[in-house]
Amino acid sequence: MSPAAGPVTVRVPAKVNVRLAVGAARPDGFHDLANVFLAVSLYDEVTARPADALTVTCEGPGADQVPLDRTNLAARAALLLAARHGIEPAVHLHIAKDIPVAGGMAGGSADGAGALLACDALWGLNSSRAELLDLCAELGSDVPFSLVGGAALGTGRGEKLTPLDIGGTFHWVFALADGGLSTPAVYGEFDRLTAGTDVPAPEAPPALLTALRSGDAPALAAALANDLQPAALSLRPALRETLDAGLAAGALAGIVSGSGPTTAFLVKDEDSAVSVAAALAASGTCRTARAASSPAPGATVR
Ligand SMILES: C[C@](O)(CO)[C@H](O)COP(=O)(O)OP(=O)(O)OC[C@H]1O[C@@H](n2ccc(N)nc2=O)[C@H](O)[C@@H]1O
Ligand SMILES: Nc1ncnc2c1ncn2[C@@H]1O[C@H](COP(=O)(O)OP(=O)(O)OP(=O)(O)O)[C@@H](O)[C@H]1O
Repeated sequence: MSPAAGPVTVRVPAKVNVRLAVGAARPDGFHDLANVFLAVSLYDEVTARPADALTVTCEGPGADQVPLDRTNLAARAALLLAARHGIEPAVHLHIAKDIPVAGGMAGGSADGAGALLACDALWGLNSSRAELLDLCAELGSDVPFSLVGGAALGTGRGEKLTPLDIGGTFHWVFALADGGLSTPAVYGEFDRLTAGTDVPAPEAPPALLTALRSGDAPALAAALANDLQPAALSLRPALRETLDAGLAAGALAGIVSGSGPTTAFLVKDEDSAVSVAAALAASGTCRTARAASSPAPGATVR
């Protein structure tokens, strides 16, 4: 593949964890997971265009909380790819943000995967899927899933993916909170809360995988679980009120999304998503609410 002539834009989905089973802390500080990811229809877009040097800009909700230096995951992706190929990271990256920042929906990871794919096309590198997945795993545990999308089981620290069959569309409402929660702080709180207990090996329950395969929303609702939820609630007790408000509004089930503080509500159909989102937005227990569906495709050049 030759280098792209003009800018390259890649669209990347957010994720929700329908089962996040967390094992004991490993010697490297990470936790082994059984992490069932679903990609949802909230998207960031990353545009890569030729420039004299690496620069990053960002627009959209929460853009003021996104670093524009080399700590930005999109910038780190461009640097990693350029270093791997011995070329200059001469690129301008623009992020159009719609995924909540520090919301437990893998927004930064989405931008990392998006920048990797966009730079690969801009620079005509033609990396294989396996090469891109390896680079994604170096960038962060959630980044490989942002590349592949759909539904997948993540093992190891979440980066080793097995695609999962999904038999229908699931409808969600996400209640967005003010401020973020730090992922390491939430895992640290998990360690504090489980200290002295026997943390079981993480597993994805067969009932959950069957519910996904058959597109059965009530069965999926019964199987939703997040081992980080007690830790997120301990750091942000007010999320309990948001969870209660979503259930009172008619959601099938509610859960903290990943490391939070976004809460995710599974609803029975699109109409229910509209009414639950309106009720949550009016409840005073969250900043705003967004309806979305899953599965969504992974990172895609537009
Ligand atoms: C909570 C989740 O979003 C669920 O999908 C992920 O597990 C977090 O993935 P991520 O944000 O890509 O995390 P990374 O950037 O890889 O790691 C950030 C920090 O989170 C903690 N971390 C992350 C993943 C994991 N399996 N165990 C951990 O303990 C570690 O403290 C690590 O230093
Ligand atoms: N491109 C990016 N977009 C958002 N945040 C970024 C980005 N690059 C680096 N960050 C930093 O990462 C932190 C976490 O942001 P992010 O939106 O990825 O959180 P998250 O969705 O909770 O992550 P995850 O669900 O993967 O744990 C932010 O507070 C910010 O400082």
